[in-house]
Amino acid sequence: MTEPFATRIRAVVARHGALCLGIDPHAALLRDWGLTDDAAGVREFGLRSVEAAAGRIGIVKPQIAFFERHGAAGYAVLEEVLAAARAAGLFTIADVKRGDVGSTVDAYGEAWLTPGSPLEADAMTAVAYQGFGSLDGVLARAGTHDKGVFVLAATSNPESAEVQTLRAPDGDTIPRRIVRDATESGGVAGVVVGATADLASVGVDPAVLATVPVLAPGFGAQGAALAGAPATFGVALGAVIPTVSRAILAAGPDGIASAIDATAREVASWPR
Ligand SMILES: O=c1ccn([C@@H]2O[C@H](COP(=O)(O)O)[C@@H](O)[C@H]2O)c(=O)[nH]1
Repeated sequence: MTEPFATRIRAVVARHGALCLGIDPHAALLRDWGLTDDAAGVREFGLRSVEAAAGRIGIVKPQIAFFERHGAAGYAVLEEVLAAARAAGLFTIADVKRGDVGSTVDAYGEAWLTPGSPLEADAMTAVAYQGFGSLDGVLARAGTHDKGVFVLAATSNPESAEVQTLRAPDGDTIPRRIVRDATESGGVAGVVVGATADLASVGVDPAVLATVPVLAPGFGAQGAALAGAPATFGVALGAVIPTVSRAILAAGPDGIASAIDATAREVASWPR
């Protein structure tokens, strides 16, 4: 690797488009794909998803929970899926949402962001509930290896407003502070901002958001429309990496390639 994370991901987006395929082997999807709800089914699902993504888009995001459901066998499959994605030239984001005291988060970083680790990915998701500083070690590791960390800022779930719209005495919100801290990470941190979020009510300034990579879930199954992204993100749209799982995966093994193409076309039509 030769370039810092923010530069790398911008280059991937420039070359392959911004769409990220979420690889989420839900039990219901496995059934719809005619696969068994076990590690073998998840393996087939994951590898077919990688195969469909390769050459069509540049980024995939395996959701670790759906591999973890199957214990050690699920993790072995995840290693295989990550390796296959890397071999296919795809940029991989491990959606693990890790957070803890700094010394423990460092170990998460070792697992997900160290070159040669069995679970190596290009970026991981992390949670700053224990303070942005608790992520210092993982951010340093990411920087050393030109990898990245997407920190949850304004999440896509409806319950998020309970916490994410609270205001500190100075008027700041947690999402606003996390976005600011990410901008000060030297190009190593991106943020997660749901496409269902209202940037004004979570206190996020689109002009500041525009300066970091923004992973945006919430399209399709969670209700946000791709066509609504320009209004939601405003001047930050150029930094947005929309990640779509169920709305594409529901097309099944025979329809996934055309569903990726159709979704990627819609994203490419955004005025970025
Ligand atoms: O705020 C967040 C953070 C992460 N996610 C993850 O993204 C995908 C979304 O899946 P869809 O099927 O496209 O709804 C899933 O893996 C979530 O865990 C999120 O949705 N919201």
